[in-house]
Amino acid sequence: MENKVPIVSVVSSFSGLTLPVIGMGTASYPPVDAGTLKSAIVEAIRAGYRHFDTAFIYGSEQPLGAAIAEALNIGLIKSRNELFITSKLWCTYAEPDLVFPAIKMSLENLQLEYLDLYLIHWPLKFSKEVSRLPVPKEEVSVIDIKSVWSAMEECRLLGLTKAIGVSNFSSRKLEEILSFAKIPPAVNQVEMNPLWQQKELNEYCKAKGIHVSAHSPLGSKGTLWGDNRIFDCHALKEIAEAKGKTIAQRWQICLRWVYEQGASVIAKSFNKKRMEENLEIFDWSLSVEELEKIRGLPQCKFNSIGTFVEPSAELEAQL
Ligand SMILES: NC(=O)C1=CN([C@@H]2O[C@H](COP(=O)(O)OP(=O)(O)OC[C@H]3O[C@@H](n4cnc5c(N)ncnc54)[C@H](OP(=O)(O)O)[C@@H]3O)[C@@H](O)[C@H]2O)C=CC1
Ligand SMILES: O=C[C@H](O)[C@@H](O)[C@@H](O)[C@H](O)C(=O)O
Repeated sequence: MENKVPIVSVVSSFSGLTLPVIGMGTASYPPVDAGTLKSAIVEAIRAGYRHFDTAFIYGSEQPLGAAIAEALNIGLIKSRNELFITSKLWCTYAEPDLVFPAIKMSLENLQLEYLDLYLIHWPLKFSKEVSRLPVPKEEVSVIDIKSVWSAMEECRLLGLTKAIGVSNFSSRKLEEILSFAKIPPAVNQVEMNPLWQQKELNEYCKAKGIHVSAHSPLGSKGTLWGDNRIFDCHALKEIAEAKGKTIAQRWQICLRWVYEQGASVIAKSFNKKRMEENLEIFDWSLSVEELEKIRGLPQCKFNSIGTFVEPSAELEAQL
């Protein structure tokens, strides 16, 4: 099966990491059942996706593992090595002693020997299992990044993952890691799209050789943490129309824009037609004028921690 998605090298990773620039997200809202999720992933592999993004908290590790097993069984792929699998350490396990059991649990869910990338999901620690959402602020603190990062490094050295990184980290938090890391983070997965461009964070990461991976590139339409702002954005509609794309295909403008910034993209669609459409971004480009127009769009963050953690100015100030 032909791989339609170009591969990028992550510049300064110790491991010489390479990854397919488009990954399929597996977090869905409202959540879908395991059978639907598994079928959507098999369909995505058939369509040419080779990079899958999961996390312990999504509950999608098991269906992803089952889909990989099926793809091998029916010959869509010959070996697990053809895939790039990312998972994430959830905030309840953000303690040095819990990192090893957490990655082992993820590997068991996925029925895999190793991950390609293991990320710290948020720079947060929850003191217990989440009893309700938003998580009460007394149960949330800032992660002790030095000890947790060292446990992440250990996972990498043990071969449980080929690379380690973070998600939703600010440049301030990255700076902290870089001050003591023996293995620097290969990737920072953050929210990024034309309406939340993350210009400064991208510049910082580029300078430090940390690859940026964009989650919610389509503004997470229809989810608890997203909204319709991308869908309703007039400028994106105009650019899509001028390029002869249907209004519905304006999503491709977002994906292409992220790709042209040098980041990789984690987009989610469990719909066959849309998952195929989302791969059709490599035989055209945005013009200088279109890039300029996008650069000028008003900025607005969508997926702030406020969607699942009680507001706390004290906490936010430390992130
Ligand atoms: N690290 C982190 O903290 C986070 C990571 N993520 C990861 O990133 C992934 C993607 O982000 P997510 O927030 O899901 O949002 P996206 O921005 O990828 O948007 C997903 C939504 O857009 C719809 N959609 C996808 N393609 C199209 C299209 N071509 N036309 C119209 N609608 C479309 C999907 O519906 P449909 O399926 O019906 O097509 C879905 O409702 C997640 O699944 C997860 O893996 C997400 C949030 C936070
Ligand atoms: O319960 C918390 C939420 O799922 C929160 O974790 C998500 O917004 C997440 O960051 C994601 O990766 O999708």
